[in-house]
This record gives sequence, C-alpha cells and structure tokens, in this order.
Amino acid sequence: MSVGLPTTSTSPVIQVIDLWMTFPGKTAAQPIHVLEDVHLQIREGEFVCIVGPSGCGKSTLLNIIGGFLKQSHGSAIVEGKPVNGPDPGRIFVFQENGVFPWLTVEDNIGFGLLNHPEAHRRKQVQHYTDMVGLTGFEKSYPRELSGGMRQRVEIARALAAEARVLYMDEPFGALDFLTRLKMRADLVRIWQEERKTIVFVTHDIEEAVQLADRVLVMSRRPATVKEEIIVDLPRPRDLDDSRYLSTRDRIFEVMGMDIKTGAETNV
Ligand SMILES: Nc1ncnc2c1ncn2[C@@H]1O[C@H](COP(=O)(O)OP(=O)(O)OP(=O)(O)O)[C@@H](O)[C@H]1O
Repeated sequence: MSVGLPTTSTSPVIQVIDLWMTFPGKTAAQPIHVLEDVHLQIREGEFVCIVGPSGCGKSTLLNIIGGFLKQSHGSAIVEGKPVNGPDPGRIFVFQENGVFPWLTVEDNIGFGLLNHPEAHRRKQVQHYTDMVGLTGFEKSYPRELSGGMRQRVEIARALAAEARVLYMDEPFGALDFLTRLKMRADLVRIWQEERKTIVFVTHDIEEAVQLADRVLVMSRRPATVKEEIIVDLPRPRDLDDSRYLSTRDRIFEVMGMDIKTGAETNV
C-alpha cells in the first residue's frame, strides 16, 4: 500500500519508494525477508508513528531511513537526497542508554554544539534544559537521574543540536507507566513548540494514537505498510474521548487483535 500526504502538503521530507529489505539468514538458503514493497511519505513537521507486530521490521525501516542500514532494493529519500549514511541533522533517540554517563546533563545536552561559539552553546543548552524540565539538574550526572530524566536529556540533546528530524525507536519503552504518560504529554508539548519532523516507532498503540498525526500500521513480516490511520484529534488528547477510543480500536482491528482479550483474530 502506498501511503501519502494530506492534499495540502508541501513536498515530503521523507520518501520511501518500493523498499525491500532482506537479511542473510544462517544459511544462504534461508534469507530473512523483512520488508517488502514499502512506500511512504512524511512531510516536514509531521509526527508519524509506526506500529506493527513484534519483529515485523519497524526498527529495520527506521534504521534504513536513518542511514544505519542499506536496503536491498528501492529508495529512501530524505530532505531531497537518497540516504547515504547518518546525518547530524537527523538524530536517533533510542529506548535507553543513549546519554554519555561520564558527562553532566549540560555537557550531554551541549554535546552536538562543541564546534559552536560558547555563548550560543550555553544559550541553547539552557533553553532546552528548561524545555524538557531539567532546570536545576545541569551539573548532575546520568547515574543521579531517573530513567525518564535520562530520556529528557537525550531529547534535549537532539533538539539543542538543531536536529530537523527525530527518529525515535521505542524511546519510552523502558519507563514505568506513569513516567511514560508524563513523557508522552511532554513530547507533544515540545513537538508543538518545535515542529520537528518526528518518526516514532512503538509497540504501544495507545501511545501512537496519543502522539501522532498519522499512524502507519505494518503487517507481519515480510512487512509492508498495511494501512495509514489519520488521527485528526486536538492535542492534548483526551484518552476517554470516543474518537480517540475508536481510532485505537481501528488500529487493533487492522493489526488483527482483539482489544478485549489481546488474542489474534483472523485478519
Ligand atoms: N542485522 C540483522 N541481521 C539479521 N537479521 C536481522 C537484523 N536486524 C534485524 N533482523 C531481523 O529482522 C526482523 C525485524 O527486526 P526489527 O528489529 O526491525 O523488528 P521490529 O518490528 O522493530 O521488532 P520489535 O517490535 O520486536 O522491536 C527480525 O526477525 C530480526 O531478527
């Protein structure tokens, strides 16, 4: 399925055309076909979540768009050019352990600005430290912070480095439930202030509906984009709103899961 842009959109910042990915298996006769015929477009400033069954290839797709893996076939075009390796303007935020343990919060956040004038660096660091709610912790080391605070450091570091695109792979996956809820709300606020393009991979369908402009639902492996669901709801989203709940239920349905029991259905 080809998924695209709302009709009012400008040209896409990310474009994936007929993308296939196969990993060599343990033997040449058993290659692992992961992605097949993936097409997608993401416009500047859009917040897109990718969901799908475990092991279907979500991280693989993100790693190809991010320049860490080379596809077997097809094109990944970002900011008008074929992806040919990572780019400092497009930053990954992973589940955990992305911060440098030997640097303080402020040095972590300012890490991408080492070549910039000191005054600019300090201003950026303070601005993003405040934005992610870490004011007062500038001199702390990561070991002195909670998991949620460490994720805030990572997000602030990406923003301070003036990333235009954020690739987020289960960034809140290691956090407890309440911290996840808080981080989601904060990420929405930050995205509304910054309007970066965000591509966010998650297992969590509720998280996707809470965050995204569009949710891309992938099929089982070899995966393609099975359906795109537009989440046209005002933010911050009311998790009891019937439209929120019906969007969530639709994604469960597309994924072939029974919302009440978690059992797979025959979709
Ligand atoms: N470098 C690799 N070499 C061989 N196989 C790989 C490699 N990377 C991923 N795979 C395989 O590709 C498939 C897709 O993996 P991927 O991590 O992209 O899925 P995912 O949807 O992100 O998974 P999850 O939801 O569990 O995080 C898996 O079967 C995995 O074992």
